[in-house]
This record gives sequence, structure tokens and C-alpha cells, in this order.
Amino acid sequence: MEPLSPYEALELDNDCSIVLELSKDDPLFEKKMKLLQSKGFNSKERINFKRDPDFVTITLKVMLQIARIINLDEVELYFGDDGISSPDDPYSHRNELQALTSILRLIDISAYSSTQMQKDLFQKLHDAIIDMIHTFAGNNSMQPTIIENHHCDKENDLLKWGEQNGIRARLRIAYVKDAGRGAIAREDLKVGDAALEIPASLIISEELLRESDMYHVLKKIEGISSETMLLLWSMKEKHNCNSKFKKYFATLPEEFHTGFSFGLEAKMALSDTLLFEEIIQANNHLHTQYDGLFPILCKEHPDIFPPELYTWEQFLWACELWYSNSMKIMFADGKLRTCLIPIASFFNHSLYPHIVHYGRIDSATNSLKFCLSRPCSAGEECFLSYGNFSSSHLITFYGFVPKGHNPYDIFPLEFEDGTCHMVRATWLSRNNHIFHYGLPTPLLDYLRRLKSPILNTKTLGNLENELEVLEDLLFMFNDLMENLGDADIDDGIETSWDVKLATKFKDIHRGIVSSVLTSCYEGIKLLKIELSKCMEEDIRG
Ligand SMILES: C[S@@+](CC[C@H](N)C(=O)[O-])C[C@H]1O[C@@H](n2cnc3c(N)ncnc32)[C@H](O)[C@@H]1O
Repeated sequence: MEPLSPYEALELDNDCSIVLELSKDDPLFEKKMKLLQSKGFNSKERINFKRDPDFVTITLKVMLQIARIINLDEVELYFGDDGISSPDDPYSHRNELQALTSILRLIDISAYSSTQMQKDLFQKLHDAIIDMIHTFAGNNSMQPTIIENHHCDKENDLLKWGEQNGIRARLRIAYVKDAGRGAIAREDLKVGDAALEIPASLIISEELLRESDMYHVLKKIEGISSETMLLLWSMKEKHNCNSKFKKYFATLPEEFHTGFSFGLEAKMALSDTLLFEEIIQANNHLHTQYDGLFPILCKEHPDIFPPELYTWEQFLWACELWYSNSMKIMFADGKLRTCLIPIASFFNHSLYPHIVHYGRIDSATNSLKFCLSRPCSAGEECFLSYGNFSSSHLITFYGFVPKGHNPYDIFPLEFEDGTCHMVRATWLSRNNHIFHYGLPTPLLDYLRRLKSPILNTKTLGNLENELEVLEDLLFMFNDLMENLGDADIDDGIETSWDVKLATKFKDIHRGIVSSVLTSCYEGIKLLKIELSKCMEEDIRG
């Protein structure tokens, strides 16, 4: 799941200003720097505030433009400005929320150490940002159906146990349509509110492993990771009726439905797709890992590793548990650990999440807080962002496809010279004009240079070159479409969960390819119109 954003720099002076700075440690520093410069900004910008309400709005706009770029991820950066039609347009839901909340944090930190006069101004800025978050979130939300008549006795037991042991939850657990259980807000939750707070002592991490009888055996195995050791620990702990986490284990499903459990029919449906490769490779990796550990461990230490608890099926179950439910948490000692977190593991993922910043133990309270980046009303499901994952990753490791258009569903394109580019659904772009066609500029520029290295591309004199570029893309994507085959017809026969997911995946990919083809056709039409205009002008002399 997603790590915390590493940026932020604050300097406050008497004139009341905030400094937004792109961190030099940002792995995308050069690219972001270039983009900032193209918009007239530097990597470090001081924003001064005056006591004028209009100035607040204007300045926040500028701050947002900078914060958006600072918070871009690799995919957003690649597709850059292609997806936006005006400087006020957001790059993506994730980016916008992260940019807004990062400004909010900066303002709140500044207010903390300011004079009373400055505090008033910062309060105005704070309120203005909250309004912007409300407006943005209101236009971008998706709520599932909550199934109220499905009993949640085990989940309620766990919640009660948690609250008795220091967990603070402003959530209840309920079944939701097509996603198992989910976390529902018990009350209206505002931006900054902690929907859930878990004491570090209730987090399942490698610390527990060290106290167990298997640690002294496992630590002698060369190259074994702490994640694998913990996974083996959980396989046994699940059956321990004296376990501190017994109520947590009781809420876990008997079987997980991730890509690792895909049957033959679903795999066959996926053949020729990248997801097929991903699933096969991931499965092979697990088999190799299992075969390296078992049955040796059971034979040498049957009391510690009872063979009936360490079958391949149980191992696969534990892998699916850890892949689909664990979170990476930064502890107060600065170590990042993969953990299972009771109750927090009921949060489902959304492309329009409420919680984006999490994963760091608050050293003041020694607890993990899940604070909201956008409001969640009582009765609504409260969503997390698991990370910027494609549908194929989410199917393989989590077993679902999120609702909405996933901006991380991309087709990687590798060319003969080793250059890599990517394409995603062109409906995510709002720039369908000539020379753009909804397609990514880095890819178009690369293809233009391949065709004609010396021509300056964006002039009408190059229309023929441009036409060839689109025809090449058309050829490439027609091929991809053929590989995906025709859409499966719903014949009314009950389909298994894995075949349904495989079908959904192929439908998503067909949709993306089809959007690229449509954009190419539309682009070719535009170019032909321009070409005929040019020819007419030539004839007229
Ligand atoms: C951390 S758990 C979340 C709680 C889970 N729904 C449960 O009942 O235990 C992750 C799993 O929840 C499901 N899930 C999460 N987000 C989902 C979504 N947006 N749509 C469908 N299923 C989702 C997937 O099965 C995933 O592997």
C-alpha cells in the first residue's frame, strides 16, 4: 500500500508566507522541475499572503498548481498535461486530493507557530482549502450498496475486543455489494478526523515472531525474509486458541479469491494477456518458495511445523492473506515493516478514497491513525487507497477490479531500440485536438522522431508524417485488439468468480484499446481535412 509523501518544506517569515519546495530527493526531480519551469515556477517558491480575500483565492490557485506537480507520480507525469484542458484542471483524483491535503498540512503547521494576526489569515486559508476539498470530493465520489441484513457477529466481536484494548473506531463493519466487508462511517467525519486509531501493540508485525518458538529455527535459514517468517507464523497462529489475535483470525475468510487461486478456465480466458503472465509468474514464485521450505521444516521440526498446518493449500491461503490484507508501516524506530492490522483490514480500496496518508506510527501516541483527506458522511463506506495499482495488479494480489476508470491501467509499449512508452484509455485525456488526439505526447514525439528526425513536428508541413504515425499506432492496436478476441457473450450460465474477473479484465482492456483506435481514426480524419485544406491552398497558389 501507498507510502507517505516525502515532500514538504516550510519557512514562515513576518510577512506571512509559505514556501512550497520540490524535494531534491524526489526520484522524479528532473522531470517535475522541467514541468514546474514550463509553468513559470521554480523548484522552491515562496508564496506571500495579504489580508485580502480575493488574494487568498488567487494565491491558493497558484499553490495548488505547484502542489499538483510536486505530488505527481510517474504515470501522471508521463501523461502530463495531455489529460487537462486548462491550468485549473486536476491531473487525477489521487493527485488532486494529495495536493490539497499537502497544502492544508502546510497551512496548519504554519498557523501553529504564527502570531495571532497571522493565525487569522491561516484560518481563512484553511477554510478555503476545506471548501475546495468538499467541492472536489462532492464531484468525485462513488458509493456502494451496503447489505444491512448480513450479520457481522464475528466482526462486531473483533471491534468490541479492539475497543477494549485501546482501538478507537468511528466506523462499523458491514457487508457491501461485491466487496465482502467494508468500513462504514458511524458519524459524519471531517477532513483530518481519524476514522480509526490502532495502538501499535495491536499490530501484527515481526516483533511477535521473535517471541515465538519458530524464530530460532527460521532465523537460521539463509535468505529468508522477515515477511516469509511472519507468514509461516500466521499459518500456525491462526489455529492457536490462546492467541491474542484469535478474534482477528476468526474474521478471516476460509478462502481468498485472488489471482493466485484462478482455475484453469479463467487462466485459459486470459492467455495472451499480460495478466496471464503476471499470474503464472507469481504462482511459480510461490511454488519455488514453498518447495524450498517444505516438507523439510516439517520433517526436521514436526513439533514446531506440524505437517497438517503446512500444506501447499494452507501456504497459498496465507500468501493470499498477506498480499491482500497487509500494510507497510513505518514504526517509531524508523523501520518499515509489513503488518496485518485488525479492523483496519476491513477498509476497501477505491479510486476515490477518503484516506490517502497512512502508514506511519504517530510517535506521540504510539498508534496508527487513519485520517481523512476528504469528508465521509455517516452511513457511507470509508475507502482507503491501497496504492496506484493497475487492474492486473489488483486482480493478481487482491482479487478485484475497482469501480470507475483506473488511470493506472496502461499498456506498456516496448520498441525495437529498447525505448519504453505507454498508452492508457484516451477518454482520460481532454486534449483531442490535432497533434494530440488524446494520446500521450512522449509517445507521439518518439514516433514522430522515428519517422522524420529533422522535421519540426508541429507544423502543417508535417501532416503526412503525422498521418503515418497514427497509421502505425492503428496497426499496433488493431493487432492488440485481435489478440484480445471478441467480447464474451453473457449466455446466462452461472459463471465462477475467477472467470468473471478474467472476463472483466479483458473487457477493460478491450475498452482501452478501442479508445486508442477511435482516437487514431478521429486523428486521421482531422489530419486529412487539414491536408486537403493545404492542397487547396497550394492549388490556389
Ligand atoms: C484489506 S481487505 C478489505 C476487506 C474485505 N472486503 C473483507 O471482507 O475482508 C482487501 C480485500 O477486499 C476486497 N476489496 C477491497 N476493495 C475492493 C473493491 N473496491 N471492490 C471489490 N472488492 C474489494 C478484495 O477482496 C480485497 O482482496
